[in-house]
Amino acid sequence: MHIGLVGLGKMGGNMRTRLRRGGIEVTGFDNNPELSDVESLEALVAALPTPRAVWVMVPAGAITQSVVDQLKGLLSEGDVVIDGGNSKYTDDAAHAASLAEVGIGFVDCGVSGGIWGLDNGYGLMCGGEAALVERLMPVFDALRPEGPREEGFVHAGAVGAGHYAKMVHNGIEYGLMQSYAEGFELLTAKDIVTDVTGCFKAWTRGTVVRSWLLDLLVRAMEQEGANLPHIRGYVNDSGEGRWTVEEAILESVPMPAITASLFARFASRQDDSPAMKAVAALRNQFGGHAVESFGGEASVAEAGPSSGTGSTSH
Ligand SMILES: O=C(O)[C@H](O)[C@@H](O)[C@H](O)[C@H](O)COP(=O)(O)O
Repeated sequence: MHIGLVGLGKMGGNMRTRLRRGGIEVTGFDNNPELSDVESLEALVAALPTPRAVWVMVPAGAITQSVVDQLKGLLSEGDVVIDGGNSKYTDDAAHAASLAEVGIGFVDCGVSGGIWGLDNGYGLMCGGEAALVERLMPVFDALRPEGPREEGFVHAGAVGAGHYAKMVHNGIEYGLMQSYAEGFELLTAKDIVTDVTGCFKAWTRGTVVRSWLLDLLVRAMEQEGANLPHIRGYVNDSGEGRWTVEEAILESVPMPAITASLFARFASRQDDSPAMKAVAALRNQFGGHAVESFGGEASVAEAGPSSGTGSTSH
């Protein structure tokens, strides 16, 4: 089988390598000529046998939209486009409908595995028509981990189901990471615990909380030092966690752990919390409790109402 691959960054570049290792012929296009096999999207399409299959592996949102729009003008009836990026599942129906106007099929595929996927294989979650998914199976088989197909691949349902599954996967990822992180902070805070890395490492075999994320946390602590001294506690997010929480609200599904883990990331980006300023100010107002001012000094507000209750803490 021969496919086109658009986007040869951290994910797409490694996927090209893994596909080739798995016996799939790949023509890749990237805006960076040093990575690209061909000089344009037109040349990529011209290099492919019909019916063509083009895997799009570019950032979600406007860039994916632009590539899908260009492919709509370049491909023909019977061809198929696969979106393997971290797209929002609601984009999929729009892409499928637009491509269907000219007879082009569409499959969405959530891809997990990060930079390790090259050697470990990628976890794949796809959505779309069964006949298209079946046609692409050699590609999925080359990308997924070795072993039983159902342990690294799912045809989750209709168009959008693949990215929906990937969204939930990433919501779980947020919650798991946050949970390990809070345990890390508590162990680090307690002076009777002198080997925090050792605790985490001891959990990697046999325990209830063993996992690949735990292995990676131990790896980070061994590389960076037990307290991760060179890493700032500032965490971005690229959308999947927000979409999971939005869906939880839409479907009235309680998701306290995942929601809290998303909000913890927002908090990580604040040097000083406006909300906590308000809490400190209120404690000070009603109870005369000291507030910290910039510079670190504690101060107590003027006593309150003339009735004289201001000096009493409640
Ligand atoms: O399953 C995976 O391989 C990861 O989830 C991958 O998709 C990526 O690292 C996340 O998109 C990061 O997401 P955040 O930026 O939202 O943490």
